[in-house]
Amino acid sequence: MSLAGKTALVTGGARGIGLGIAQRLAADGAQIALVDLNADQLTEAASGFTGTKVITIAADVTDRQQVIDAIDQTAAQLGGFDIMVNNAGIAQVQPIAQITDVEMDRVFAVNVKGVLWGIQAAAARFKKDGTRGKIISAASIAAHEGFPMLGAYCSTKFAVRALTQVAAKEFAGDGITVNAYCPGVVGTDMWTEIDARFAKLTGAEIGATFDKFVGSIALGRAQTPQDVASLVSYLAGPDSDYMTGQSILIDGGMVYH
Ligand SMILES: NC(=O)C1=CN([C@@H]2O[C@H](COP(=O)(O)OP(=O)(O)OC[C@H]3O[C@@H](n4cnc5c(N)ncnc54)[C@H](O)[C@@H]3O)[C@@H](O)[C@H]2O)C=CC1
Ligand SMILES: CC(=O)C(C)=O
Repeated sequence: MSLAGKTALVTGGARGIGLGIAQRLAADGAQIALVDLNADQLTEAASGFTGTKVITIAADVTDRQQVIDAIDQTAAQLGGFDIMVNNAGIAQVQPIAQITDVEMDRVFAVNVKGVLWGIQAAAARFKKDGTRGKIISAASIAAHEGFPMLGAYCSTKFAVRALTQVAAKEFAGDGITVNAYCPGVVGTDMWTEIDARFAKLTGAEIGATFDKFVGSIALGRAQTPQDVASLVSYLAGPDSDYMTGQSILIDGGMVYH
């Protein structure tokens, strides 16, 4: 997929799935803005790119103004803005009975409000510039099915599906498409954290929860950021121009809808 002449902003781009997506879009020819909370990891991530222009922006997606500023900075420094990837997200592991007010607010602030601010700010900028832009957000298998101990997290990802459908309908007239990707079990730092939380809460061995989830994948292996990035590459390019409002499962065969 050629994305030559396009500029993509990827939140949570300093590591994991976000970095994998940024590397793939760069290989497709796009200029990249990596946005993340973690400034040190951003610098390290950016040093791995060659052959395309990459900028880094330290920002917190829970802060609406910081998201708007990150898009403005991207357009100013890279000379355009065409693709918004709302990838930043955090995990939360707790049985329903023990989810606290503070934890629910924390996970909604990043996974839902962070995506909403990204959709809002990107659509506003695309409309201002007359760009037929692409907005692509991170959902999950947890946006299609509830998993025990992941109640707060699953509810955020169901919310991303809802925002994706509504935004797709509201911005279709402006030529803007809005879609989401739904990975399964990707071996990133997030899953190390989820596995450790399950171990603490249930007494499972470290690694056992990850292995159990991977054991339910029809294709027989954990997912890589590159597996996810190939779908995002499609959603970012012209081949997906007739697709909008979709939250697409790419999980090696775990959840079937
Ligand atoms: N790892 C997995 O198996 C799956 C992950 N996902 C989703 O994919 C996305 C990426 O996940 P991973 O790469 O695994 O996570 P990760 O934890 O490895 O990386 C997330 C990145 O987001 C950044 N981030 C967190 N909060 C932020 C904030 N408020 N503002 C800016 N940046 C922030 C972190 O600093 C980190 O660099 C998340 O939305 C996650 O929910 C979906 C399905 C499966
Ligand atoms: C991390 C994630 O999205 C899961 C467990 O579905």
